[in-house]
Amino acid sequence: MSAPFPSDPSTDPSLLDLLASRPSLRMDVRDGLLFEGVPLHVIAAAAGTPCWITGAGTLCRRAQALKSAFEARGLPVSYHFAMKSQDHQATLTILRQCGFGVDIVSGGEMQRALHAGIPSSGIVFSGVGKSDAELRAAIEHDIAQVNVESVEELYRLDEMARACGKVARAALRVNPDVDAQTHDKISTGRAGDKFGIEHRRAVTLYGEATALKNVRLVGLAVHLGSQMVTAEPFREGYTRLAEMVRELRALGHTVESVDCGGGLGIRYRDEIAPAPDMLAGVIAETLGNLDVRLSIEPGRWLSGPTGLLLTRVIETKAGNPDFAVIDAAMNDLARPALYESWHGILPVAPTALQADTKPWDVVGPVCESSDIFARDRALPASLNRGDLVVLLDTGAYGSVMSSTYNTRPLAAQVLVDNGRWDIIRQRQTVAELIAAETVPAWLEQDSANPAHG
Ligand SMILES: Cc1ncc(COP(=O)(O)O)c(C=O)c1O
Ligand SMILES: N[C@@H](CCCC[NH3+])C(=O)O
Repeated sequence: MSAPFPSDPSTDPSLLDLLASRPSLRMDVRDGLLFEGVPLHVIAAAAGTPCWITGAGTLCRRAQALKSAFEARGLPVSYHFAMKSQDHQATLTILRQCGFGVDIVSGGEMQRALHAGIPSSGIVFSGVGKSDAELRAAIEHDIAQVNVESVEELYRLDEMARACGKVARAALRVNPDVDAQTHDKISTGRAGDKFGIEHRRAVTLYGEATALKNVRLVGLAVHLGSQMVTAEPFREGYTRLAEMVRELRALGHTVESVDCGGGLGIRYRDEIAPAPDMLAGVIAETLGNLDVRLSIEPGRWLSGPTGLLLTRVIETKAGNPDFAVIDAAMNDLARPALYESWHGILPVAPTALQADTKPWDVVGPVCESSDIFARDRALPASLNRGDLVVLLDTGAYGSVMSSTYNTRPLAAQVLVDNGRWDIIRQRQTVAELIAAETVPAWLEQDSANPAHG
């Protein structure tokens, strides 16, 4: 995954290189940093900070580029966006318009997807713990496929489908025991990871499942991990699946489809990020001639580079190190605290990129030492209270992982598109947080109050 900090800051990309490698960003001599043609200072003035910004044009272009890579190889693939990475209605609407379905992991995501007009035939349900209510909803909505992650879940799905008088389509999610060569916390396909069914067991289970009356097994699914930047683990995982398809067919079973999961990584810092063509190539090479319906579930590759987190410096604190305390925190963007992930940071002011730099520790206001976004990051020496800075590549696993820790309401969200923009989620208020809570009346009554013995 992206290099953790403390990384060697002398190998960080320069501010100019960061800007040059993000085509949706432009520095204007008068307006400062623009995203898809919209000055960020204008958004900050209207929406406040911290604020998530999604680039609609960027998202569309990436969706098209992904599809083109597969079309160029003549590979018919269905696309299911992993909406856990970014689940706003506007994002889902854009991707629906681009011909994408979704990969979901909860009943909540199913509701969101249906609300955004994604047809149930475009919904695939993954996840290691699906509740009865969630499975029932999936069956009742007749979604495309449930990716079953255990023997127990398969039998429960059959029972629940029988109770609903339906036949559920399902695939077995295989754990192929492949190391995705990514961060430990986002690797999902190794033996011992909680995900999927051990591949030998999956072969026998596939046979047993033919006896089930209310589940129709359509094929296999796999997801190896996230932020994968090399081809080898994909090749290893898909080769294993191809072997399984051949073995199952040799045993007389029908295998109609293979769901290849997500995982394609992006460049945060200096990773050599693979193009979708790499993924299309590996899938073509390993699974392309099996005559199966193929699908993929990309999340981060689509949504990551389409998002920014706009934030303002609350305070600079001189010392050793010098701290820039910004108004975004780990409750907004949890990735650095969770995975020590590296995100580019750019100043927004018009002349900021020409200014002399010095090392800053960029931190949030939350009361945890892990609330830190960067150590020794070269940013303008003149950085000051009130200045805007923007954290890059925060579109995936950014806003969706926010919490309200320290009673910090969820930040506003904005959509930009080729010069136009709108607020697409109002900033949450403290009043809304408090309004969702109740204090039992008995707590105020002296006799029943535990504090009064
Ligand atoms: C089952 C499944 N599919 C797809 C994804 C999307 O992964 P990524 O965002 O790395 O493409 C995930 C998350 O890692 C997942 O768990
Ligand atoms: N939350 C992780 C990705 C998890 C992928 C989910 N299967 C990240 O921010 O990198």
